[in-house]
Amino acid sequence: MAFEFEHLDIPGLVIVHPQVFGDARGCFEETFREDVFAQHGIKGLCQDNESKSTTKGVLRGLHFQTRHTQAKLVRCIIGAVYDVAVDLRRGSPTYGQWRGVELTAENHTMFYVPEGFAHGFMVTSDEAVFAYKCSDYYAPEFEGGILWNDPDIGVQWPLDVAPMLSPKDQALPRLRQVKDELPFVYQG
Ligand SMILES: Cc1cn([C@H]2C[C@H](O)[C@@H](COP(=O)(O)OP(=O)(O)O[C@H]3O[C@@H](C)C(=O)[C@@H](O)[C@H]3O)O2)c(=O)[nH]c1=O
Repeated sequence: MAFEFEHLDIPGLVIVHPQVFGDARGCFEETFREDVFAQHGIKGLCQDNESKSTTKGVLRGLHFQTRHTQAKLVRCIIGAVYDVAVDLRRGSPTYGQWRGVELTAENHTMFYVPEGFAHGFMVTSDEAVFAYKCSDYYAPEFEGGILWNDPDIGVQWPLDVAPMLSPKDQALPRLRQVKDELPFVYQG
């Protein structure tokens, strides 16, 4: 099997380890197969994104869309990031909890974050290129987010430095300010 799927204790979160074939030239891996991923509930991915961060400590997040909600299959193809998902699904046994995973070009690890989560990452290398697939299209009018260091969530970010955030991300609200407006519901 070309992929190993590791289902986390927060229902819906999956770490994916692709099989990497090394040889004298370098390496090869399959990064996505509709047939295999669908067997693990990962389907309908329709948009590919890529971002480059040029400073250690860049922090993007914590993001979601309130309509055209997006599941994301994410990975880091150059450098290293610490990737975080926060469960925002009303009625979820793990509502408000977060999980983090190190994604690096070296470990080839991917992380699947379903709909109903806020998602973000912090760059832990001097630069990082981050690539991901989404299950719905970008809809800027429905962009939402939660402040990266909301104490009610308490994400343990890895770097002990002031992160570099966009002005938009610096101004995000805390979960307690928006929780009643969020549309996400745990499906069981
Ligand atoms: C996300 C996105 C942005 N853009 C544009 C809008 C803006 O001018 C520029 C940069 O957008 P942002 O500042 O929102 O980029 P960024 O902060 O990297 O946003 C991303 O963060 C990570 C954590 C996610 O989970 C993604 O879903 C996405 O929200 O790119 C698109 O055209 N399409 C897209 O899908």
